[in-house]
Amino acid sequence: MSTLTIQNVKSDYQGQVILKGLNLTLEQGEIVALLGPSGCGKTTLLRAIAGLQAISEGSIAINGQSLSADGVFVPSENRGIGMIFQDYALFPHLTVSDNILFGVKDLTAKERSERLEDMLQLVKLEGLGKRYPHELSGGQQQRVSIARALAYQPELLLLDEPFSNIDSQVRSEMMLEIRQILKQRNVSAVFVTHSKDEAFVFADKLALFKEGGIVQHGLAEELYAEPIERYVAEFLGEGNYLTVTVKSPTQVSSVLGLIESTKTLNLALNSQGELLLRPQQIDLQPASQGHGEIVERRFLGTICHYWVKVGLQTLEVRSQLTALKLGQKVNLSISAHPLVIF
Ligand SMILES: Nc1ncnc2c1ncn2[C@@H]1O[C@H](COP(=O)(O)OP(=O)(O)OP(=O)(O)O)[C@@H](O)[C@H]1O
Repeated sequence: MSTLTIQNVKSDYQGQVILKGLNLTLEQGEIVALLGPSGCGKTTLLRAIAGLQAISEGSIAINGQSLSADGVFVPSENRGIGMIFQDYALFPHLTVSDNILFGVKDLTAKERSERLEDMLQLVKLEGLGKRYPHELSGGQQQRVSIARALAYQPELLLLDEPFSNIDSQVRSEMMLEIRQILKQRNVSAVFVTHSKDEAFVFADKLALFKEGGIVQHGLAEELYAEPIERYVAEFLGEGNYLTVTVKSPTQVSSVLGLIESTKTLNLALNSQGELLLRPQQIDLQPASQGHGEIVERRFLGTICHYWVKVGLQTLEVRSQLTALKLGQKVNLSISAHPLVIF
């Protein structure tokens, strides 16, 4: 059964439509990233799931139980949802232990103490229960907020930009650590971020937002390799757009010659389009009579970025050949793959 089902959710602030009819399903134990630029409605959806923001249409349900729908509104505290914020929102006057147990009700003293030990162990803060938040590092404070959210065993965890205050050097380690904790407990989570790199590391699936709607939802690999529109392609990474003409259902012509598609193209013969080529999908070989010329380069250690002029276009290429110089003539080739043409 799906943990979270969002159907046709609309929401507005003072007459301004913010969410324009969103659909999203989250399976038990799955982590989904709501990804998109600032102001596109990610936090508004998170708040609507939490019951902190009204919806004007549609429905939100957890395990089949309706939380927000026509005539239904379950208050935030009864939704079985844990939340983790950017600023951790710990109570400064409470110890780590009291922070963690804050939302835990209806347990005996023995059960409370077991729950606390379990949580401290889970987030690797054993022995620090008596400290106050200001006596902890940022990463430790974030782990307390995770323990607090998980201590009352929520059905669903919501995380709003939880890593943006963490030092970039420890951020990805921390993300992997928290991801592991959620996976260990099979907790479903919705994670808001504007960073594709964070989404790639932390989430199982991505839901890419654009102006109050979800443009594409799926595995990161699917969105990266088979974006349904240019906005998705560009949000997820660098790309070149090569003008091509469709020559057959599996072949296009271009300034680089014929390029084969391993997937049938649903485009009219002789129609033109822009072929998406990620920099690593272009193979580069030095050739004295080559059709391209290196006009810019950036050495990055194990690889080099080259900008290669071919005809009227300049393409960005990533190569393990790191010693090629400006002005070098090269040949570019593309191996057969499922072509994405806009
Ligand atoms: N309390 C509010 N009153 C009026 N408008 C609001 C309010 N909160 C958000 N908005 C508007 O709703 C839109 C979506 O905001 P939201 O915070 O959901 O975006 P976001 O994608 O989470 O952005 P960010 O990444 O910057 O947090 C924005 O245009 C914002 O100005």
